[in-house]
Amino acid sequence: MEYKKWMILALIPLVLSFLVIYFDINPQAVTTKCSIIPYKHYWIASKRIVTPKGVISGAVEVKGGKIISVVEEDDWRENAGSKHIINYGEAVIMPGLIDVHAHLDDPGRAEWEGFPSGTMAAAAGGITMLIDMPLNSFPSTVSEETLKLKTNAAKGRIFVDVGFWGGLVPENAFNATSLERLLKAGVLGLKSFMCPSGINDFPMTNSSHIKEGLHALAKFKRPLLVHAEVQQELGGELETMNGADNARSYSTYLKTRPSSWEQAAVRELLTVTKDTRNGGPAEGAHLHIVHLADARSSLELIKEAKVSGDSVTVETCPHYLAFSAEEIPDGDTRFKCAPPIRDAENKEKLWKALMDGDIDMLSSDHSPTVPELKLFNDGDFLRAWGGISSLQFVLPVTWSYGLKYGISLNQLASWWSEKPAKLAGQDLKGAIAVGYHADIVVWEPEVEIELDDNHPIYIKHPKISAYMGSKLSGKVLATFVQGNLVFKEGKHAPAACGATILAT
Ligand SMILES: NC(=O)NC(NC(N)=O)C(=O)[O-]
Ligand SMILES: [Zn+2]
Ligand SMILES: [Zn+2]
Repeated sequence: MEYKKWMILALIPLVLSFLVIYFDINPQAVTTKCSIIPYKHYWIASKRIVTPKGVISGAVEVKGGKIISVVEEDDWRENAGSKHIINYGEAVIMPGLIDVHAHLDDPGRAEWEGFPSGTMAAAAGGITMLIDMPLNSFPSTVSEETLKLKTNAAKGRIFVDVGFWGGLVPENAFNATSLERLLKAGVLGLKSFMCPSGINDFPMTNSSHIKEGLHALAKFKRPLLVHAEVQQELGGELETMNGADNARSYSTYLKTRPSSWEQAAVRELLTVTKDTRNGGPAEGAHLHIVHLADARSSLELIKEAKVSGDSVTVETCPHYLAFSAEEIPDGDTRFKCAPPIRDAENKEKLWKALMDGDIDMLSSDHSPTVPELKLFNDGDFLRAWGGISSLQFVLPVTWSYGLKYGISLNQLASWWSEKPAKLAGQDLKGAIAVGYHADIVVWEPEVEIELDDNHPIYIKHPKISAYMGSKLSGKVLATFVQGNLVFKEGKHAPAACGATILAT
């Protein structure tokens, strides 16, 4: 007995020293649930690393969640001692995508998507940060209190970093104190609609509300995002619209939201964006037009405003670049969104504008719902919920449809990471560069994926996505968020350790 006691006592220092050595070598071991790999300090290597200076062959050194060096092949070989190295060979290492426009519908309508499934889909698609829209969740994010409900709902349930836009609505637009409280609480900017949003507690704004919003934002140097469609009288377009069958035809829906709606909205917006010019009364504020579909007059107006010095940017979405109105099958409401997908020639013009830099960036506008609200049985384009589900697929979609136009990896990184980071005020995100967050996607552009029932899909309702059934180029191998490997070949990290990103 006595002997056993001594044995145990003698073992204590041994066990202690083992623990010390273990945690010293591997200080992150206590939190490995956040990451599929247990290292805090490691290298990832490949022959194609997309940096702001071009694509290089070499390695990225990650420590404590940040990128601490980026080295080219020759220097790298000498450096590669006994460190933890993940060599991805020919696969592309690129900054993680930042989706500035996603509706995750949590809290309140989590049955439509929710933070866990939405951010798992994001991670699987190479998105390392997304910014959640203030509407479709309930209540809408229009005050300090409702933002708190969002951050609480996100806690411990997000696999990538998530920021929040606040809503600019008539109720808070003329209430400077309320807007300031919302901005001080950390929303990265505001969002408003110039037409009915389809959500009761998110009413539309007019240009006087928008002017007030811009003035409130100027002090904080944050942007206002606007859904730019203003309802116009429909004339001759609707003459053909009688008989129940017509609602199943996409062209009917297209006629109900012509490009003149976008044009009218942009024209009105540009009367207030003058204030954002250098020396103007809202200098510091910025206006961002979301999901532009009209590549004709609306785009021309935006280009003119930029030339005049207005602080304005514009995004479009993969569905406007992938699909055209002519090819949307009757009754297939998976394709319904607002503004609508326009004609094939317009799509060509959108690509040209993107390639020329007139469209600044891309976003998903992932706006899902429950399948019942897509009314698949009736196929009624006029009554079905409008919104495209795409969150997990935007990288391969952009790449696959862009190949024909000769897009480059650096352009992808600019449209999906660098420009979105700038819009959202994220100085440490959006590039593979020293000092930046280690937010990284590793993917194989040449590998085909087939979005069939065997493909692991994480959005809550895959069947409402217009991309299901398609074959795309580009397979995501791994996604790192602030140094944590959160997704690797069909598997997520055990714990959801994404950060809520609040403006300070
Ligand atoms: N309430 C919505 O989510 N609307 C969205 N709907 C679309 N795009 O069809 C949007 O962003 O406008
Ligand atoms: Zn919108
Ligand atoms: Zn949207």
